[in-house]
Amino acid sequence: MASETIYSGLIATSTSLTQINIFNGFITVENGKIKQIGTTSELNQLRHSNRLNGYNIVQLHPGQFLMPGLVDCHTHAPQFPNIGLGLDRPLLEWLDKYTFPLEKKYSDTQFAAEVYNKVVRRLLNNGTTTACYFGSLSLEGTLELVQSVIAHRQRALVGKVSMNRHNDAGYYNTTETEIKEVEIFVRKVLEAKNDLVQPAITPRFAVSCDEELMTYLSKIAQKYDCMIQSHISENKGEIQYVLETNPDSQSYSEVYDKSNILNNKCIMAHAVHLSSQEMALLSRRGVSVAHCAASNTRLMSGLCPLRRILASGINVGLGTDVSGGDSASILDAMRRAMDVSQHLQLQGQADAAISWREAFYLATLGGAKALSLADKIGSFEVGKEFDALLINVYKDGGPIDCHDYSVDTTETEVGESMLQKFIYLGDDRNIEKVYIKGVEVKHSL
Ligand SMILES: Nc1nc2[nH]cnc2c(=O)[nH]1
Ligand SMILES: [Zn+2]
Repeated sequence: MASETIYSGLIATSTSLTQINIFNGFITVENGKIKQIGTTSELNQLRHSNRLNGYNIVQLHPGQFLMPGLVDCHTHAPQFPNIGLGLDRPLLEWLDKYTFPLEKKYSDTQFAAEVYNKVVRRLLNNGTTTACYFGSLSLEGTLELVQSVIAHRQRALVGKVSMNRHNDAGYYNTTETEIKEVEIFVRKVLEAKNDLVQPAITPRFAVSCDEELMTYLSKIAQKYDCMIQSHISENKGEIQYVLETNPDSQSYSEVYDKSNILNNKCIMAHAVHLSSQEMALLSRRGVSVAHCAASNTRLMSGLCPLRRILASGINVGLGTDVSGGDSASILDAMRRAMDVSQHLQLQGQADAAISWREAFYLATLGGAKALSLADKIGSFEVGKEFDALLINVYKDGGPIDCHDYSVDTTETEVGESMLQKFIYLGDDRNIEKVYIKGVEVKHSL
């Protein structure tokens, strides 16, 4: 493949929560980075002046378009063998009964490698160019996840899960072991010197981690300038437990704040039951939220007030949260987010519903911002890295039929209709090619 490639055809990219730029034009990619973006007439001028010699040209057909890669801000790689199973209990029982026993298996590195290879390929197949992964408690097992991500050239944040509080499965470490292993993990990931992969500090949640451990972890995050990922206010039973075990704190958020983990490189999953004061605190600290609608529904955790979170100024991305969530696809996460928000509006919360435009933003640029990666990915802008999907809306054998009927008149309307159809109806069959930093990475499963 030539190092410089021109993609020409219909292009869709978010510019803000409510604005999408859809146009016929071109993107030039050199060494994985976007060098130039222009209109079709600008491309024709370049053609006529012979300035495209030596370029590899990818010409999209009618029915195809290019969009930024999808960002999964929260998923649990070791839980994939349980996807679609065991969704009959609330969070804390679900963790003890189904999740911890499975996650314990990942000290077996061969088992870990086999599962993780399938997980990474499944995500790439679904167009997830960037994933923020929880691994397991096992250092060696989670390093296998890093290896899989590197082997398949996915962009990722990976965290070795930290837990030091007792549970029935015996799935936790001492504080000392935990601090030692997290630092080894961070160093090993950084030593791999892979520019797509970074370590994330991962206190599981305040039910599994005490203040002392989380304070140490916040120092490691600061020392290596790492993202921190955790869970907050997902389920009412969880919140009650956290407040009982931390009687000096007035709220769940305050427990984390006392451990110094709330900052602008922190992403919290769920945030279903935050008070307005807690939202204001997270917003002040620059904390982002991974909205995991599928899992919030399946584990009966609650209806997350996404509009209120956005209105409080918090960056939001989407998470599949497998296996609390029952789908590995961010397309599914977009629909689930729209559904829950519409249900809240049906219940009387004015303006709660998010639009398909907003869902598209949350799945791309919003996710990139939430993971502190918006300088590199999330939208098509000169200087950003080319993480992209080539979508074929009316793919033969796919889920979307092409009808000889349309009310669209302008190019933009035609493009918006194609994007809407993909968002509401599309699946992995429509995702013909997946590029990460300019390299094609989708291969048949
Ligand atoms: N959904 C979900 N919530 C959690 N809270 C702490 N751990 C987990 C987990 O694995 N999944
Ligand atoms: Zn989770």
